[in-house]
Amino acid sequence: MLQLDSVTHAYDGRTVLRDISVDLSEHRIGLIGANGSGKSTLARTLNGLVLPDSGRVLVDGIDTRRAPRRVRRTVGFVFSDADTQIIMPTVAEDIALGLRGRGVARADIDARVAETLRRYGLADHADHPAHLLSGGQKQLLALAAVLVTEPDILVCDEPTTLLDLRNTEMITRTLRALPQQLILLTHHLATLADFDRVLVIDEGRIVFDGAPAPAIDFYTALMRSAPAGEAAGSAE
Ligand SMILES: Nc1ncnc2c1ncn2[C@@H]1O[C@H](COP(=O)(O)OP(=O)(O)OP(=O)(O)O)[C@@H](O)[C@H]1O
Repeated sequence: MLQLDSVTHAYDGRTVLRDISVDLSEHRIGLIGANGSGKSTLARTLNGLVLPDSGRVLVDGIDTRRAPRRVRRTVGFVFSDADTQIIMPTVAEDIALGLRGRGVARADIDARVAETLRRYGLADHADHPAHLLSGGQKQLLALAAVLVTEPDILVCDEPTTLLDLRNTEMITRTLRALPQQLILLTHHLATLADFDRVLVIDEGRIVFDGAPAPAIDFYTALMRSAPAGEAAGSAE
């Protein structure tokens, strides 16, 4: 269970989250909104990557400020740019990394890595240099490296950005099959069709909170009513 209580956050004096209070308990929750609306910042508060300037975020009742390590073990975070998340030279080593320092026995690490490689279709690439994987395989690796640690909650920040349709569908299928709670930030609105709840973020506030279809309608209307950008204006 994730709870935001009057969360406000600013970067360099510019407020990007404005007094957000919301409880997130549904299995699959989507976060949508314009570029720069504050989605990533909100997502990052959920596992303590961003600590709010005021207000608090509770993960299973624990304030992200008070127990950052515990919070990070509970809430796994997958970044949109897999390259920033892939650290180790080989695929298997990268997946093993998350299990080290957690008191998992060496033999158990090997078994869990092997099972994870198999489950995410990466078994043939175990000893492959991670940086040579395709974009889609890198996204899968980034996801697998988080899932191997068995977080109770998974936050994915645009995990299909830059992927082709086939890889987008592969990642989407994988996410859909997960038993744990999923908070997904995406610009692929169709992915959210069967989600339990979708929040629309605009200028640091939740401006719609409900079922996917009305949320997507709201967001679409909001985007179309927004003032035209410079490029659109000059084309008139
Ligand atoms: N670390 C940072 N330092 C300064 N400003 C930041 C930082 N991270 C984000 N911002 C700014 O905060 C605002 C909200 O950014 P955020 O990444 O949360 O938006 P977003 O809704 O996820 O956008 P997008 O859809 O483009 O990923 C943006 O104006 C961004 O430039």
